[in-house]
Amino acid sequence: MAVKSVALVAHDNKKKELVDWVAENQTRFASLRLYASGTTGRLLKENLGRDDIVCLLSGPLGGDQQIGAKIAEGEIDLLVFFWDPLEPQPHDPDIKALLRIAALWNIPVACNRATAEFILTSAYMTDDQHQPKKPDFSSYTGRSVS
Ligand SMILES: O=C(CO)COP(=O)(O)O
Repeated sequence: MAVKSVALVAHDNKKKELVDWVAENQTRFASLRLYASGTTGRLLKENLGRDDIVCLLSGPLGGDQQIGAKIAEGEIDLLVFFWDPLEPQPHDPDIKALLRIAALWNIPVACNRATAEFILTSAYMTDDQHQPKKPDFSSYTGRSVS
């Protein structure tokens, strides 16, 4: 399964880095469906001249949770989330929840530019034969609860 949809998220001190990186790689992003948290998405639209980016709510207003829900529903194949390791965020529980859901559903996650570059240039990005292992939660969902 090639990567078809990507969620792009960055905290304020990392937004320029994310926007610059996406701009430098515009051709690789051209065929991808892009989702973004609200403010990140607005900046991406302004800088890339792409108006097809699906902008969700701003992260602290529920955007991180919206992206998490889309991951759980299988709508997002890759998460690029440049979170800020130097500044506390008011919505820290939402950030943790988003990273947890991405780990749970086994989607690739890039939290910095170096990792994002590795992923974006990976042959798996366009390989329809490559099937990332879908987690099997049947023993959890079918557990007996009295
Ligand atoms: O806070 C964020 C991620 O946790 C990002 O949200 P914005 O893109 O709306 O700034």
